[in-house]
Amino acid sequence: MTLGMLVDGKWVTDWTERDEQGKFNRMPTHFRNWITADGSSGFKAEANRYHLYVSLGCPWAHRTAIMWKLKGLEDIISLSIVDPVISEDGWKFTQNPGCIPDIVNGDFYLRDTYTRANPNYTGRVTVPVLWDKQTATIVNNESRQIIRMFDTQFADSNTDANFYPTELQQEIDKTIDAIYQPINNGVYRSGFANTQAAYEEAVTELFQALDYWENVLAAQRYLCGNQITEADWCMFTTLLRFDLAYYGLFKCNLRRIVDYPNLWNYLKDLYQQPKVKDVCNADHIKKLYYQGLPQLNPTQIVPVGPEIDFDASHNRDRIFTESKQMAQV
Ligand SMILES: N[C@@H](CCC(=O)N[C@@H](CS)C(=O)NCC(=O)O)C(=O)O
Repeated sequence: MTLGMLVDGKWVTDWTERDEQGKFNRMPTHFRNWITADGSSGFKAEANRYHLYVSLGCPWAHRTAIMWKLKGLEDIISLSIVDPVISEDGWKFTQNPGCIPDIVNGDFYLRDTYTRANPNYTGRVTVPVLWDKQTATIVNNESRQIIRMFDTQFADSNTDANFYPTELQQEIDKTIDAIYQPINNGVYRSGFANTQAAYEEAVTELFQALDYWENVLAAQRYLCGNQITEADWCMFTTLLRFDLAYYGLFKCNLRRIVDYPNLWNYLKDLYQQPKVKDVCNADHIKKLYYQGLPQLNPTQIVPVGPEIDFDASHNRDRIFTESKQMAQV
């Protein structure tokens, strides 16, 4: 099976994102409208207007589901969760455990949502998708922008959590940029490489970057200092999948996350933040990768392991609370 895409509104399967050297080049997403608090963009941040489509297996969509939870948007923005296994016809809606059908448009395939927004749409049919019920169109389908909108534009949500504080904004943007190519996309560049050289290049960059952040996390609790920011949620969804899927299926196997003391404790620290595990689903993650990519796993058998206890205690609060107290003495 090959993944499909829409070309001029028609579904095709004979396409590739590999270049002539066998490197994976991710296609850019297309919908880039912005929701704003004052409505000046034409998309005002208001209750019951927007709908979020996610896969809980997908690291990009997972970021948006986490931000939706953490910003208290459950009663403001409605949600659909696609079937974890992508089909010949792309993402579909089912009643399987942990899934929520398309309660807005009643579609069976996510590609229908894209052609509702643009009947001549050309591009991949990806999650996440942020849908506007009022104008019946896709607002945005780029995870990094969706989390920013959720974080900064929905001021009347019932939480004062802020993951993009003014004094750290430059640092946060720089960090999200820095981890994207070697880590977030790096696991895909390793797993989807078509040549030995392309794979080795990606995997080397990936582990150099993980080693780098392992050192950073020895001196501070989170990527941009001692408070959780958007950059941490961008890192989190890749780390959560690492030992479950990327280590085996994508051959990212120089080290596991559990072998890195700081990254492993950092991962548990984020996982154990209130409400986060409500939208973490290891079953959807494993099914997405092991059943949805038969070119990498022809039998589609989902491994039973590894056994990982994301709820095990971590040392991050102790280390960094103690060091803060020492600094104050
Ligand atoms: N740049 C996008 C990437 C989204 C993306 O690639 N999602 C994958 C799932 S992990 C997808 O929907 N793939 C389906 C396909 O390519 O057909 C973002 O960050 O939102």
